[in-house]
Amino acid sequence: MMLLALLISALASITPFISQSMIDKGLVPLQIPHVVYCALLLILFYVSKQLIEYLQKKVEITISNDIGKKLQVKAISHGMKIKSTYYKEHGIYKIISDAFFDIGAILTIAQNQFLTVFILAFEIVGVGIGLYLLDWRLALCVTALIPIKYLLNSFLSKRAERLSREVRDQNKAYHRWLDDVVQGIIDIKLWGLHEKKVQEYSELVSEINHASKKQQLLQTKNNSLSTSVEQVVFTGLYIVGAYLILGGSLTLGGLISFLSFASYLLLPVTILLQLKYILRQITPNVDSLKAFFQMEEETSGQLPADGAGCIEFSHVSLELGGKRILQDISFSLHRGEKIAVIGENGSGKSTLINLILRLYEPTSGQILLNGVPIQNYEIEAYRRLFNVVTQGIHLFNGTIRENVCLDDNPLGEETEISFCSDFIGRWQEEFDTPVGNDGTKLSGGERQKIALLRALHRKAKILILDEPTSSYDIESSANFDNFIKETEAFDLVLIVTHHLGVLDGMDQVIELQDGKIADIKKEGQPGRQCDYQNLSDAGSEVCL
Ligand SMILES: Nc1ncnc2c1ncn2[C@@H]1O[C@H](COP(=O)(O)OP(=O)(O)OP(=O)(O)O)[C@@H](O)[C@H]1O
Repeated sequence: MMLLALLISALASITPFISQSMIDKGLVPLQIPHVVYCALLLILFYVSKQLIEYLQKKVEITISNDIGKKLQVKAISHGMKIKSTYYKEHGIYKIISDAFFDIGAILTIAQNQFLTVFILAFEIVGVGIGLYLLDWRLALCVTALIPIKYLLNSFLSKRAERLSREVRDQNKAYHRWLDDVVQGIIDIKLWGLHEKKVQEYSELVSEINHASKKQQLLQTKNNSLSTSVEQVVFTGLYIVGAYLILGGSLTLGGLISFLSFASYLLLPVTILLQLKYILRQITPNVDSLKAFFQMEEETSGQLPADGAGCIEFSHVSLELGGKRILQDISFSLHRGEKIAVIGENGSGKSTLINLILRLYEPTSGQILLNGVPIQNYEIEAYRRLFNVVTQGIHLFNGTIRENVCLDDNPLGEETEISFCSDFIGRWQEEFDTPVGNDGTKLSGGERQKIALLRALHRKAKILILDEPTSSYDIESSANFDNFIKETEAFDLVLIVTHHLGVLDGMDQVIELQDGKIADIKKEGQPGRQCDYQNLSDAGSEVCL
C-alpha cells in the first residue's frame, strides 16, 4: 500500500510532462511512435491509480466495518452494564438505539474521508510538484483557491454542526417514541390508538426528513459554491495561459496538460479542506456517544461468601427524580428467617427489593450483607446469591425449558413442585413448548409459575419474590403458601405480597406506608396491629 502510494506520487509528478510531451513532440509534429510511448506511460499512471484506489477502498471498508462492529459490541456490552437508574427514565432500547444511531452517523460521514487522507497527501504532493515544475505562475493561481475554499468551508461548518444536532435530536425522539409503542402495543390495540400512533409516526418522520433535507441542502450548497469558485479560477487559467503562450513562455501542450492535471490536485485538496466541515458535522454524534459511554456501569468488588447470615438496612433513604420514595428504613433479616413486606400500592415495597438487588443505590444510609456494605461486592457474584421473581416478569421468546434453565443446566428438582409444574404436562411438547414473545402464549398465572420455576432452578440461598402469585388461582395460592411455610432450602426468604394467606408462616412482617416503616411484626412478638382489611386481596381474611 505504502509502495503503491509512493509510486502514484512519483507518477503523478511526471504525468503532466508526459502529457505535454505527447502534445508538443508527438501530436503537433505527428510523431506517432512518441505518441504511443507517451500514451503507454499515461496508461500505466491511470491503471496504477485505479489499482491503488481499489486497494484503498478495500482497506477502508475493512477498517470501517471493524471499527463499526467493535463500537457496536462495546455499546451493547456497556448498555447492558449501565446502572438501571438510567433506563428507568428512557427504556434500554432507546438508549442503545441512540448509541447505534450515533455510531452509524459518525461512520457514514467520516468513512471515505478520514481514511483517504493518507493517500491524498501523497497525491497532492506528487501532482503539486509536477504542476509547479510545468508552470509555476499557473500553479500559483490554482493554489490561491485553497484559502478561498478553506474560508467557505469554515463559514458553512458551524451551520453543519447545528443541523447535525437537529437530525440527531429528531432521531432520538423517534427512538423514544418507538420504544414506547413497542412496549405498549397491546394497549394500542385495546384502546384503538392505531390511527393516533400512525399520525404521531408520520409527524416524527416528517420532522426527521425536514431536518435531514436541510442538512443535505447545506452539503449541496457547500459543493456548489466550491465548484463555482473552481470554475471561475479554471476559466481564468485559459486567459492567463493564452498570455503566457503569446509571450512564448508556455506551449499549447503545457497549458492543456496543466488544465487536465490541475483537477487531480483540486479534488484531494477539496476533500482535505472538507475535514473541518465533516468534523463539525459529527461533533453532536461524538458528544452524545461520549455521554453514553460515560454512563456509570455497575461496580465490581469483593466476592461474597456463599449464603446469607444477615441483611441489614441502616437508615436507608432513596430519592428518584426528586421524589422521596423511601425514608429512614432500618431493619435486619437473619439467617433462617422468612419475611414478608406488605403495604399499600406505591408504598415502596418493590423499590426496597430493587435496592437489595442493587438496581438502585440508596441516597443515604447503608445496606449490609453479612456486615459488609453490598456495593463492596462484585455485582454479578452478588446477584448470583439471589433467586428472584420480579413483579414485571419477562419471558424470553423460546421454550419453557429455555426460560427456566437460564444457566443452561438441565431441569432439576424444581419440576417436582407440582403446583407450578403440573400444568406443563398438559402440553404435548411439555417443557419444549414455545412461550411466544414475552410469554404471550401463556396465561398470567402460568407465566408466574414459570418465573417461580426459574427462580427455584438456580440453587441460590436467598429467595426474593415480588408479588409472585397475584394471578394464581385459589388452589395454587394455597399450595404456594404451604410451600413457602415448609421450605428449608433457603437462608432467607423475602416476599412482597398483597396476598395475606402467606403471612402466617413468616418470622417478620414489615409494613411500609408512604415510603416509611409503619410496623414490624415479629413472630411471638406482635407489633402494632396491622389494618390488613385496607389491603385489597381476596385472601385478606386468612391473616385476620
Ligand atoms: N424510577 C422512578 N422514578 C420516580 N419514581 C419512581 C420510580 N420508580 C418508582 N417510583 C415511585 O416510587 C413509589 C414506590 O413504588 P414501588 O413500585 O416500590 O411501590 P410498591 O409498594 O411496590 O407498589 P405496588 O404495590 O403497587 O406494587 C411509587 O410512588 C412510584 O411512583
